[in-house]
Amino acid sequence: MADDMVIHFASNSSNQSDQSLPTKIAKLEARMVGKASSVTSQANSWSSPAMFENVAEPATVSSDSDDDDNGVEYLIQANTQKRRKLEDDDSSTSFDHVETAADTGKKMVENTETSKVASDGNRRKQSRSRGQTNSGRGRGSRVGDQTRLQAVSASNDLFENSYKKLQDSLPKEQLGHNGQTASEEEITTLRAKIVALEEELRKSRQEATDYQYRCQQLEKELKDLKDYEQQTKPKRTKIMSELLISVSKAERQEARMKVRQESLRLGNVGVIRAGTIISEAWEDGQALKDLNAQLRNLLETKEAIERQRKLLKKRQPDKSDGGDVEGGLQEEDSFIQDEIYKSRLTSIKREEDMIMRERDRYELEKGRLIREMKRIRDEDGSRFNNFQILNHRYALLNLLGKGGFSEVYKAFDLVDHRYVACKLHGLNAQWSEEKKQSYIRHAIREYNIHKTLVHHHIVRLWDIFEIDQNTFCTVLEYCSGKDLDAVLKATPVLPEREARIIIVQVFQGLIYLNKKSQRIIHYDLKPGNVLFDELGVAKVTDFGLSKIVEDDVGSQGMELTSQGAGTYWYLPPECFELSKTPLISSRVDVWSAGILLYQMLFGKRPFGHDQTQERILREDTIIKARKVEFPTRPAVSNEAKEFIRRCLTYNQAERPDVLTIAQDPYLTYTKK
Ligand SMILES: Nc1ncnc2c1ncn2[C@@H]1O[C@H](COP(=O)(O)OP(=O)(O)OP(=O)(O)O)[C@@H](O)[C@H]1O
Repeated sequence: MADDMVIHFASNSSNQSDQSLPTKIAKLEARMVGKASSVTSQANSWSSPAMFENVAEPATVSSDSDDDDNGVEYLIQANTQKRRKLEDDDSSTSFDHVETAADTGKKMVENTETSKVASDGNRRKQSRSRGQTNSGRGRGSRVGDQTRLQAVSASNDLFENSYKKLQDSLPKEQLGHNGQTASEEEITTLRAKIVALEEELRKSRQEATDYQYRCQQLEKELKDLKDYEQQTKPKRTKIMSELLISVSKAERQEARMKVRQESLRLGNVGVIRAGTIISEAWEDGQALKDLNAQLRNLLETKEAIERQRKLLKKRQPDKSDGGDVEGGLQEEDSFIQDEIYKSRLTSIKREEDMIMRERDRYELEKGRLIREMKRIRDEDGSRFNNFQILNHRYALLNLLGKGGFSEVYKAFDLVDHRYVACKLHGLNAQWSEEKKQSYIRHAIREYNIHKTLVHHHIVRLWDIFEIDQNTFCTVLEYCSGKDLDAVLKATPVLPEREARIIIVQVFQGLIYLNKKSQRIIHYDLKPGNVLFDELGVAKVTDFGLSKIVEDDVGSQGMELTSQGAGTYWYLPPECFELSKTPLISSRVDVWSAGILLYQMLFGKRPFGHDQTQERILREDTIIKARKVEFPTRPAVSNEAKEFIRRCLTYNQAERPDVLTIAQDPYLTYTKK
């Protein structure tokens, strides 16, 4: 009710600003008189229902309807003089004051409402999140509550003042008895409202105090938790490291035991002395000896059967010797005997094939065993094998492998709580200062390129730090699966479907490298640089030889300054250009990816597969690699062959670049 009143007041003052003050006053008077007369006439016409309705209608100061205007027109004229008088008096000041007060009141009420809604909203939100946040709710809500309380009390004061002034400003004689009663009723209602608001204010204050108390409690709780966390952190880290170490130690033991067991079956490295020279040589294990013995037996049996067949042929009866029936019987016996021999030879061939397959498997297992033996030996010889914590956060666990100039350890990041791969780059103490500096420059360059790369199919580089003067460490995303090189050593030929999805992922990484504002050529794509995570997602790594393509590079490509580096089976012909400095582009990576796919599908590289790096260079193997040939087995789709042909286009100007070949249906899985 009070809200309505104030809004009416305000709307009177604003909506009718074009009406003159005397008119307003006249209307007000007319209403008052009208009410008085209606009450008076009511006494005479109790039977008139219309009259009854009029009386029952609530009297509002703001009732400005047209009907009202028409009904009281004569009163306006009758009161002209009084109006003038009022105009002269400073009662107009009173009204102005009322209007201003009402206006302010309206704003205050609107503010109050807004702040109430906001505060209610806040309260709801805060009560929802009270369990989670503690500092946020306290302050924001307290301020809201206070604003609300101030607004409510200010508006209450204003109502009272406005009505008091309105009452005082109207001459007593002008207020008819009924008008006075109505105003008093309104004041009573307003007072009741004020009481209600005051009660609300009291409750809000209580609530604010409660919130404040709760907030303080939560802040204290949070502080205690933080203190506790700080106190227990070293202990937790220690326990975590100890657990990781004991698991890693168990893994080391298991790995060594497995190697010992497999050595009995597959072979071992023995020491050979020749005079003063001591060298190592592989000694085959029992499994191979057994397979070889089986093969020898089969061979002996085969030879014996062949001998018998020859004898049988010699014993064939001479048909001219007569005795047709007897001769015929002998002939049939010989034929049957020969069939038996032939059948046995066929089964021997089958057994031989089986043993040969076993031998192939043996060779793969032997390769794996030799790699594992090497890893264990490298781990035993490493100066980082005693579970150090590097840079106060990386707990080194077991050695993953050793590269040309680095050792890669599986490690646990004690800050971010995840496994990582720590690549420890060791500068050889024997190197000249110049060579060390060049190596460091190279590594920093690699780091600066790699650290900017964030893509699902590119191994993340998290961190780099120095360990000592000759050693630094790069921290990489840990890929728990094998690398593609290890996969192909275990299974040289992959089903096309598998090979295709691997190459698609490699190209996803390459496309990313070529869509960056600073394009990058990887330059060293090979099976060892494609890693798999635990879900089998392929990721490109090792940006040691990569090149940033400068903006001003022409369509021909950029100059290759590091000629000679890289793995030659995977590099395109332009990298072997000797007459001038080669110009290269992302087409280098397209060629390398083509070789990768070929190798996955056919189990060998298309050019110089059995050759050493040195021989490839000496015999210009890649410079001569004008056309790719495909073996008849295993069967591979024409789409795959066509895609490989495009990748291995000899002339680099005709070879598609990464973004062009990315549209190939073989990579997009769309039908032509
Ligand atoms: N991020 C990684 N996650 C898991 N294993 C990794 C990671 N990076 C490298 N490795 C493994 O560590 C071993 C050594 O890697 P590294 O890159 O040093 O050797 P490389 O590529 O054989 O040598 P080079 O870098 O001299 O060519 C490899 O077996 C590789 O699979």
